[in-house]
Amino acid sequence: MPLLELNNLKKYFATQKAVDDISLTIEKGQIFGLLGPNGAGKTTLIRMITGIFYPDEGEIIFDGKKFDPLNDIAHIGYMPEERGLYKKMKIGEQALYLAQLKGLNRYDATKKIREWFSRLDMESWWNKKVEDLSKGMQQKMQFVTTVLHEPKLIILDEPFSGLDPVNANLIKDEIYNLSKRGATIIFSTHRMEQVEEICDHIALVNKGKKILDGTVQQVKHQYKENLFRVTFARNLTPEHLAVDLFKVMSRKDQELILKLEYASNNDILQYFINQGLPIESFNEMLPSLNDIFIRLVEGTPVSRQFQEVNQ
Ligand SMILES: Nc1ncnc2c1ncn2[C@@H]1O[C@H](COP(=O)(O)OP(=O)(O)OP(=O)(O)O)[C@@H](O)[C@H]1O
Repeated sequence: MPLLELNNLKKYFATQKAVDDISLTIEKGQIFGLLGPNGAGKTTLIRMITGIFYPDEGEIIFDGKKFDPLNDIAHIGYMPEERGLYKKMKIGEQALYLAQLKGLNRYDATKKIREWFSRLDMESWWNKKVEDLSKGMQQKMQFVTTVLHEPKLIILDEPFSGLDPVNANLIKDEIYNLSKRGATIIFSTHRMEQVEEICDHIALVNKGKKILDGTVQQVKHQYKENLFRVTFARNLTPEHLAVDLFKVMSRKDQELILKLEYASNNDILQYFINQGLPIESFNEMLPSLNDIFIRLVEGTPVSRQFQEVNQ
């Protein structure tokens, strides 16, 4: 069942169609990647989902009902890209204050903050001021204050920026845990490798429009270009490649990158076997999300990194 449905949302500024008729469905418990280049409209979309902006047109359905920002906001945790902590306030005090703003009583808030601080190795920070924390430490603090009240919907904008690999892993594990416990997570980032790793489902937005929507595997298969990596137990010679069955995109000692056009995988395997070439591996190369992103945004082919070589 969806937690969030966006139907034909539009938000226009004077000169800019920031969000131009976007519809999306986000299922409960999903980790959903909202992707797009700078200026695509992601923040504007998120601001409508968090009740900061009213849409000009369209509707938002939250947990089965028409979105009611005043009441539903208690069930949403939003970590914006620009961090918003009070610099002079002590960490513990600030976490308590923010948790109470989200509706927790002081006792529950204290208990939950202590649990989170202990899990994320932040226990000794209670009496430090925000301004005394590093960028990455502030990021962890911001994450805790976003998820503390156990929101149904968690929206994280570039959650790993400024985190070292150990802390990034710590936060990644917590994102998985939150999703396993039923929270729905929208994750906005430009870092495609993180999206491939974490997200179940993605949508790509460009110039205010949705241009892609699906699971990571669906999207990769949709944009595959029939590229295969074949490795052999001995070196190839040009004679082995003088055939119309495939295009050679790259060749290196015992490794070939091929593009199949009309032939099937079996035809290719059969051909190499007939040539007496012992095959060590034969794998399809699916495009990375980064390649797909660049292709859709720039209009360049996914396989641009391989130049066809003369056989
Ligand atoms: N308050 C505003 N007034 C006028 N134009 C705006 C306003 N907010 C955003 N825009 C414009 O709307 C478009 C989408 O902006 P938005 O901030 O939603 O993009 P984004 O996808 O979040 O980009 P980034 O990845 O750089 O954060 C941009 O062209 C931006 O200039």
